[in-house]
Amino acid sequence: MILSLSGIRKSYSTAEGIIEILKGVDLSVAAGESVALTGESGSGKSTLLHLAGGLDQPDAGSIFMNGRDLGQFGESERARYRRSDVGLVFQQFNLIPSLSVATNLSFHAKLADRYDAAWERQLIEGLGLESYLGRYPEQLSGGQQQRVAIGRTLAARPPLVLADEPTGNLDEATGDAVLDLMLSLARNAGSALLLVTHSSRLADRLDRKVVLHGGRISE
Ligand SMILES: Nc1ncnc2c1ncn2[C@@H]1O[C@H](COP(=O)(O)OP(=O)(O)OP(=O)(O)O)[C@@H](O)[C@H]1O
Repeated sequence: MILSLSGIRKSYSTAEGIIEILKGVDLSVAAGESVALTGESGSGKSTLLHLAGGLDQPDAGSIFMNGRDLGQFGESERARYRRSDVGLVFQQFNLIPSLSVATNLSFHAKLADRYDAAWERQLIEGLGLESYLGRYPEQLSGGQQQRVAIGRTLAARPPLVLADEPTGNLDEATGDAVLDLMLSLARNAGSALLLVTHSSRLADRLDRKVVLHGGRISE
């Protein structure tokens, strides 16, 4: 298994007191496998993705990535993990404003030493970004920025892609193209994909669908 979560618990303290969101989540994803994570709003899907991405830590339970225990990582290992093992496609695009679309696209791939010009070209075409390469992020619409952010993550061919509603701002055809590219990465580079979606149409295209309900995962 490339990603194994077991017994994950996570609570938040709010004005109303402590709320327990994850109550013992077990979930494993194999290399090359694509898994749809579904569940009602507020069930904790984004929380789970943040934990798997090393952006936050669980109150209890363990997260293993490629046999390594994230709980044992120090700050620099955690930063390296976020930079090269995992690709995050979240709602905040985090494009670098001072860099052109073309430079943003290749940035992570070069940083991770996994730049592949042919794959980048395929992403640019698949995401319809040919005419925007010389622009800067602020000169793009929300959906265009989202496509660049997706391209940048996939260009780096991370072993694990974590995507939170990656097609949220996109029209259906573009959303389908995004999923095609993610599935092609899974097939060709063996990347694992854990994707949060409310769309059963998208979920049906993945290998497996799991539901987060009552703080636990059911198949
Ligand atoms: N930092 C935080 N502090 C307090 N509560 C939080 C925090 N982050 C999330 N929550 C709460 O935890 C719960 C789970 O949130 P999360 O964003 O993980 O849900 P989700 O399943 O991704 O929802 P959606 O489908 O609406 O995006 C929600 O009730 C939310 O209000």
